[in-house]
Amino acid sequence: MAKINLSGLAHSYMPNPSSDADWALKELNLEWDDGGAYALLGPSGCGKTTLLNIISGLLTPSHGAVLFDDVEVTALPPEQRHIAQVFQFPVVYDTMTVYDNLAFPLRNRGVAEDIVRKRVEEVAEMTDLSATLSKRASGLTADGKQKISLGRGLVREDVNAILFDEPLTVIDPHLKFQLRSKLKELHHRVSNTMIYVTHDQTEALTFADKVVVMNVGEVVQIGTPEELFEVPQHTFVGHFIGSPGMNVLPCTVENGEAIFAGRRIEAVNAAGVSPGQAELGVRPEYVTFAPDGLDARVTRVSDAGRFSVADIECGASRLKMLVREGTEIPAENARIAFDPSSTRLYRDGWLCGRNAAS
Ligand SMILES: Nc1ncnc2c1ncn2[C@@H]1O[C@H](COP(=O)(O)OP(=O)(O)OP(=O)(O)O)[C@@H](O)[C@H]1O
Repeated sequence: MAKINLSGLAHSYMPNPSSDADWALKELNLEWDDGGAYALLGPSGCGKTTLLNIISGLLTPSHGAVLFDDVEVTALPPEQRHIAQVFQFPVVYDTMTVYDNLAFPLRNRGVAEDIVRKRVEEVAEMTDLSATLSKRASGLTADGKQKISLGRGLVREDVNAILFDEPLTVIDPHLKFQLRSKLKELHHRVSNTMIYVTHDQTEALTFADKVVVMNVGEVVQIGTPEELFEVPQHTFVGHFIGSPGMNVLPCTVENGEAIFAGRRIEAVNAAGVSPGQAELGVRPEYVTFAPDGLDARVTRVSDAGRFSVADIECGASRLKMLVREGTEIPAENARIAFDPSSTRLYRDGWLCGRNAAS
């Protein structure tokens, strides 16, 4: 297990990068604690795999350094980094038994058979594979095979970190929940440093203590699931996390106050923001019907279980609000308000006066 530092890291696949767009990974500095559970979350092409490959040693970064427990490993090949990896598609030897598959990473390093047996049995118990140890791997279902991959990732006790690259992609939706919970439980039991790459917010938010949100080669926020939800540092995070995502409404700022749909709107971080165009960010959860609120019109209501999602027109903007079961939805002359402690100003995508907590 190790603390991982990424220092001034940047990567371009081009020999002579010139513009911002030429960088698959823009400069980043990160410190990951020993034993932490982290997720790299972002849409396709944002640079997650590039970053993972730099950590595992499959790729040498154009700039910067990778350190494990303060020792630089940037130039070391993967086999000298002591990293376990679990990929999208299970990597198992079909003709071997489940036992031999789990034992493989240990035997490969010349570990004595009595220790191999002890570790394989422990890991099989953790991954619910004990009953299948003597079976051939070829007879297992996709999720069974992915459990073998997980087990092989966990079986070595000398790894610096375990990297998961979209490990639930091939798993049936109804089994995903089980495996997700299993991974979280395993992290509590083995307390390895784990880094989990995904584009699925549910997977990231369930697994990780801290989530690194990436967009077009840039880390836009690192935070706990709650921080990402409550105080998005960028409108991208507000929109990407949550369902539906945060409303982003064009407004103007005058005298340190936000003006939207002709009215002054209270926002946590409005004081000190210079005059001009900006955006108000407010989650659908924090929009309510209020008698003295802004004039609005409900254009559509869709049922989302315990809540409904209402589409609203307000001034020249459209937004969404979550409506609790049993709340009366006005057919006309609706009025809405935003919770002032959860309404924030953004400019050029970034939160004004960054780190403005509520
Ligand atoms: N071998 C390569 N050569 C050139 N460009 C590459 C290479 N691999 C990735 N890229 C580019 O680098 C950027 C980041 O890609 P990367 O695969 O790291 O993103 P990702 O977030 O992992 O995406 P996905 O979720 O689709 O795997 C993309 O623009 C991609 O096209």
